[in-house]
Amino acid sequence: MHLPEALPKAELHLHIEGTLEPELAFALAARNGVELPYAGTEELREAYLFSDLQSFLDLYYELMAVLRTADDFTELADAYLERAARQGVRHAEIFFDPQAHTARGVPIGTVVEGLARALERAEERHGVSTRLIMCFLRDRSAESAMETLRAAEPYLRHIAGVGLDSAEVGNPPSRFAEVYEAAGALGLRKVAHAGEEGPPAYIREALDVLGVERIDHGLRAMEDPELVERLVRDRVPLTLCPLSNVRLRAVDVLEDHPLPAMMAAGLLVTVNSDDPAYFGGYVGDTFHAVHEALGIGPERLRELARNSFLASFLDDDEDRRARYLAEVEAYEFD
Ligand SMILES: Nc1ncnc2[nH]cnc12
Ligand SMILES: [Zn+2]
Repeated sequence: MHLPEALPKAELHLHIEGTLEPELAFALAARNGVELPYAGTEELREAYLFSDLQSFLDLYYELMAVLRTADDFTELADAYLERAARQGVRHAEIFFDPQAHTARGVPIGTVVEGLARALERAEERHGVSTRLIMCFLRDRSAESAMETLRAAEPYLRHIAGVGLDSAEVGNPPSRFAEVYEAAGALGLRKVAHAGEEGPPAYIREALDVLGVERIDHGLRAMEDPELVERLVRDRVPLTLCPLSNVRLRAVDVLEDHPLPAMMAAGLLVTVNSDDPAYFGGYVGDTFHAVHEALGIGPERLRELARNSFLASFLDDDEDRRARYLAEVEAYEFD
């Protein structure tokens, strides 16, 4: 297969809970005796009409009720990694939301150990290298984020970095300065969602106050030319999620997405799937969609794939990164 979707790539913006397909949600609900307020998978899918980020988050958190045991988390991650591998993913840096589980009485160790089991065998089973990134929910308190970091300390061998997600507007990065400083002191890498719905000032704060090395989304950077200049100069990666932006109404239609303008401006952008079970496609599908809707041709698709490895945490494994980059260069499109 030599289609754009099979191009070797890294996925850097993927919430593992956002890979929960309706079929698996119902299977886990039955296994765990959890009642879902939907008659079946079709009725659930019909609820996937979102008006903004919050309307999606309400459903995303509701469905997580089916995830209870370590095996549930392993099964979820295995299913994602298998699909990702089929779409050309060689390396995945995967977010999870511990507070969404601990708040329901699921211990953080159950979550991390369940996910880690799938990630540790992903290379052998699916040919995919992985990292795990623990996100703090920005619509909860800074104290809750700090408690989460402390609770995660016994499991840090499985965790490469921290992120910041959930409802953005009104929850600026600066609220989390202390927990990011503590995470840095523990040797964790730092990223944060910023500029998805929130203003360019949140992107600046994530860089200046939290010290992040990568911005998740960063879509609204384009409203601030000085910020764009800085992001280009400092080679700050932006992990874009075009299908998510359409489904959550940040852009009207994919044809209007600023991805081509962002590439033309010299930004180090990558293309990712965010919550693929909810937004209509995994990362290979997303490459295909930007090719079709935005006319991103083979050389710019290759640039996006190259960027994904350059923006990854693979600077701790340069031999592997060089192998992946060589695969990108050798890839032949039809
Ligand atoms: N797109 C997104 N933005 C913020 N938080 C999220 N959690 C899961 N998906 C998210
Ligand atoms: Zn996200």
